[in-house]
Amino acid sequence: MRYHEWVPLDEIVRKAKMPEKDVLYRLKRLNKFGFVVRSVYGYAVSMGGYDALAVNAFVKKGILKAIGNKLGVGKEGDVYNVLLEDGREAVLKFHKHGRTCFTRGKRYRGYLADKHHISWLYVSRLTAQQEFEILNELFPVVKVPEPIEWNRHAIIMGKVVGEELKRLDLSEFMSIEEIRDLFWKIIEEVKKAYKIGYIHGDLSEFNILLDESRDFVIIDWPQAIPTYHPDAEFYLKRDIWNVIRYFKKYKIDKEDENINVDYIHKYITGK
Ligand SMILES: Nc1ncnc2c1ncn2[C@@H]1O[C@H](COP(=O)(O)OP(=O)(O)OP(=O)(O)O)[C@@H](O)[C@H]1O
Ligand SMILES: [Mg+2]
Ligand SMILES: [Mg+2]
Repeated sequence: MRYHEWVPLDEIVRKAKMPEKDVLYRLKRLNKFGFVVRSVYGYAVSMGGYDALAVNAFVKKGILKAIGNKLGVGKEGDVYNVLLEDGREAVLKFHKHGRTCFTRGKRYRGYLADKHHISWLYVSRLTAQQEFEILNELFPVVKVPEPIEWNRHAIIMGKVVGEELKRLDLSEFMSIEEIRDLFWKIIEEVKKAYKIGYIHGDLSEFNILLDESRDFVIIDWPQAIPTYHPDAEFYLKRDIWNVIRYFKKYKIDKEDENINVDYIHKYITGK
């Protein structure tokens, strides 16, 4: 299935080793639940079907117990609160890259649609794997969610109880000195990640969660760039600038001339 979009019925019958009428009955039901889609070329797994396969794998492995409410819909994925078999709360993130291409693909048919579908399944799986592996390398040295499990386009990771910086007005509960201290603590984490070999690549007030004790976690790592990338300097400077830009509104740079992109870039890379 991984390399096809539309799988012809006879191929499904052959693989399933079942009479055609039983296969058709099952496909009809899967189609009714929205797990497979049909066209003149055959059948294909839908996004919901792929979600169900990943959830099923987590359950079979004895990891996932229950799925709760949706935490957020990002540009590229859906995130749910979940309960694990061991009693812990966690989050389940489905990677959905190329979601727009897929819907477009459904309108066109044939070859183009095929290409889009393959790229959606493939890219989403690849980015989930990537995020999982990066978290594994960073955790627990850097403040990132604990990676727990990966399957297909989904990962289960530790739940962060906190709010995106974007949604907070820090000045309501922190002094300028405390806010400046938080800024430098974030930079320390960026430096630790750099030392391990990664630049976040999408760092901003949307991807930093602050909890009630004013500790924070940096989330959303699938696009992280290895430090040996030819454009590493560009990405790192952009990340630094995004953090500075958010903190500038609290005027923390007024009494700290080191809060500028070039100084911090040098501080992080030693170059
Ligand atoms: N480990 C976590 N614990 C708690 N909440 C989380 C966690 N991971 C993600 N979230 C919530 O879900 C939202 C989306 O997650 P994330 O940023 O990883 O996904 P994304 O789809 O890549 O988003 P974006 O469109 O910002 O790139 C986050 O902004 C956050 O509110
Ligand atoms: Mg995000
Ligand atoms: Mg993201």
